[in-house]
Amino acid sequence: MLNNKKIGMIGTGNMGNALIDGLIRSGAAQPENIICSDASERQLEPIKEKYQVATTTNNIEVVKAADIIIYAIKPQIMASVLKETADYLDMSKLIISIAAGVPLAAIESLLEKDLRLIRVMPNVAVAVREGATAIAAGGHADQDDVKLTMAIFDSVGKSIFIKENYLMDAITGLSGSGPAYIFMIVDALADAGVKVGLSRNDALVLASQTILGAAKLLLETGDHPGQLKDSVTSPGGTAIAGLHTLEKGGLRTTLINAVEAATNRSRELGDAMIKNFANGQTQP
Ligand SMILES: NC(=O)C1=CN([C@@H]2O[C@H](COP(=O)(O)OP(=O)(O)OC[C@H]3O[C@@H](n4cnc5c(N)ncnc54)[C@H](O)[C@@H]3O)[C@@H](O)[C@H]2O)C=CC1
Ligand SMILES: O=C(O)[C@@H]1CCC=N1
Repeated sequence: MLNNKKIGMIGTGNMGNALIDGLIRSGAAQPENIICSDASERQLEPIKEKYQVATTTNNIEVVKAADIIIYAIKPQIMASVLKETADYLDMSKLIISIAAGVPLAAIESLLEKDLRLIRVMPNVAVAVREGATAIAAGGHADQDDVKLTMAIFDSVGKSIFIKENYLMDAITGLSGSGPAYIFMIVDALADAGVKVGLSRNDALVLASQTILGAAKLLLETGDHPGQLKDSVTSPGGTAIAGLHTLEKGGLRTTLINAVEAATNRSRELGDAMIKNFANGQTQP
C-alpha cells in the first residue's frame, strides 16, 4: 500500500521514534523512504544511526520531500510548526496529526486552505507493533487517504476508523493514555510480588507476562472479560479473595474516573487550541 511513498516525521520523541521503529521493523516502509526532523540534534542522532533514515532539524525540508507527513510534536507547539510549514502543504500531500486534543477543525482554521488532513490517536505500543490506534478523516481526505493511514498504523498494531467529532478525546483518554495506566498497575503488582516474598525481577516478569497473557486471551478468544475472569476464580479460592479486595478498593470506579479525567483533559486541550488557532495565536 505504501509502496515508495516518502514518509516525513516531524518530531522524533516517544511517538515519532516508536513509529519509525515500527514502520521499519514491520517492513511497511524502507529507511530510504523516511525523512524525519526534530528541533534537537540529540534526538535525531540515535535515530539516524539505528535506522539509517534521513534526518534534519529543518521541518520544511521534511514537508517538501514527503508525500505523507506525520506531525508527532506536542500539542502545545502544533500551531507554530503548522504555521512554519504551511506554505509547503497542499493537496498533493497527506497530512497526519497525532497530537492529543488537537481537533481537525483547529488545524483547518489555522491553515485556512483545503488539505488532506487525518487525525490519529495511536499509543506508545506502536514501538513493539502492538499499537491501538484510532483514525478520523478531515473534509478533504478521501477513502484512499484513510486506507493509507490505516496501512501505516496497522503495520504497528491495530487501527480503527471513527467519526472524529466527539470520540477522539475519549480514545485519547482510553487507549492513547491507557499504556500509562497499565504500567502503573504492573508496577503495583510487582511491588505486591515483592511484598509477598518474590525478587523484584521475578515479580516484574510475572506481572508483565500476566498482563500480556490476559490481553492475548481476550483478543484471541473474543470472550467477555467477565467470562474470562470467572474462569480464573475457583470457588473459595485465591483469585476471588483478591478480586473482593479490588472491589472494596474501588478499582473499577478509579479506572473509569481515570479515563474520564484524561478524556476531559483532551477536550480542554482541544478547546484551547480551537480558540488560539482561530485567533492565529500560535504560541502556547
Ligand atoms: N507519548 C504517548 O504515549 C503519545 C503521544 N501522543 C502525541 O504525540 C505527540 C508527541 O508526543 P511524544 O512523542 O510523547 O512527545 P515527545 O516530547 O517525546 O516528542 C516530541 C518531539 O518533538 C521535538 N520538537 C520540539 N519542538 C519541535 C519543533 N519545533 N520541530 C520539530 N520537532 C520539535 C522534541 O525535541 C521531541 O523530540 C504529542 O502531540 C502527543 O500528544 C499521542 C499518543 C500517545
Ligand atoms: O499524555 C499525553 O498527553 C499523551 C497523549 C496520549 C498519551 N500521551
